[in-house]
Amino acid sequence: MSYDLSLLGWNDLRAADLPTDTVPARVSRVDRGAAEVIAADGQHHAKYGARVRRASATDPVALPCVGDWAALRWLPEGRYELDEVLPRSTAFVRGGVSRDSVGGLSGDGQGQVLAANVDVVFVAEPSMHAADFADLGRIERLVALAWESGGTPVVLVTKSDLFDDGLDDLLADVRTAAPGVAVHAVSSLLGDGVELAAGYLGGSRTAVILGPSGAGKSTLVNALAVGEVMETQQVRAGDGRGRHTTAHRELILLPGGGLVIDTPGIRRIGLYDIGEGVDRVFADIEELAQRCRFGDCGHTSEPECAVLTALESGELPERRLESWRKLQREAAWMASRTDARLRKEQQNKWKVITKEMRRSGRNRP
Ligand SMILES: Nc1nc2c(ncn2[C@@H]2O[C@H](COP(=O)(O)OP(=O)(O)OP(=O)(O)O)[C@@H](O)[C@H]2O)c(=O)[nH]1
Ligand SMILES: [Zn+2]
Repeated sequence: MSYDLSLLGWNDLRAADLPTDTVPARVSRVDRGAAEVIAADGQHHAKYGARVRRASATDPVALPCVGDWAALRWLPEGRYELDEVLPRSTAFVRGGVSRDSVGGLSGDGQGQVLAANVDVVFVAEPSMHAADFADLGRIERLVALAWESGGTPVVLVTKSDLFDDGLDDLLADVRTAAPGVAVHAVSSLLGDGVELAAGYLGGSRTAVILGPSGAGKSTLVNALAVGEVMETQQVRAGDGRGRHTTAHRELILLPGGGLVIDTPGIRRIGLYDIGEGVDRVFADIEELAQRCRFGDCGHTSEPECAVLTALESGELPERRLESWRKLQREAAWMASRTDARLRKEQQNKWKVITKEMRRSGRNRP
């Protein structure tokens, strides 16, 4: 069984990072100490080599994750070892890690990468959720998370068939909540918008679908997979068509091209790590704030506050200002938590050093 890796997203840019005497493979599942990978010559269960083990001992961000491109080294005993994680173009990171860790392998020793090399982040928000309309605040949060990962967000208002009238108004509201982001209505039930969504995966791009439980994520993946139960799709070299073999449910290869990563970690993501993505989602407010009279304007009662002026004129919806405040508080809280943790680690390091100095002092003749 051989695979055409270009259908999994392999390209010249990535090839430039490949160490000599190794072959590339994409991680489709991770276990403790080993990963399921797809290489040109087939699927393998590759144990982590010394380099990966050493790096991940001090920093879990260095651990392979679903979507990673890895370098495999052939061992004399006749098996591959996962020798190195190639630089990530994008990453969903849980825990306090800076954006630097996307390319390299450095974090604060606490982070965990949930998925890597994701090009498109579908934010699925149901047009109706139980008795509620689409939750704009949730869209803002997930779009911030998407920007933070380095991927490109695309908002899908799912279950659009539940709406008779007013869908256009709803879409207009969603567009205000996600400026600069493509917004589409999708009904997996009727097939509306599914091809549009598939269009984002052209050129073997990789997507994740974020959204609340019941948003229709699984149904959409099935629709993208043209109705098949997507447990076992794989791409065969040559004709590029799907074929059923071993399950790779966490890295789903779509028969029409492109991949979807669906892991429990990605499904549960949402309440953390929004960081700088917030500024981007609220670019309109950030821009207004530039025009406030005071540089440190809190936009509450200050004179000549451009934000309050826009609020009064109706240019800026009050809900959006509140959402901005809420997510900013959250991002600040996350940042302070990370700082506290870094401080603590720093202190621990010093404790160890001081202890050792004392000990060596005692041992001195
Ligand atoms: N009317 C309508 N119902 C849909 C549509 N897509 C999904 N559903 C229904 O919505 C329910 C939830 O769909 P799922 O695809 O399981 O949702 P999910 O986002 O994967 O949910 P979790 O697995 O809990 O995260 C199911 O009963 C689907 O049949 C749609 O386009 N229109
Ligand atoms: Zn102001």
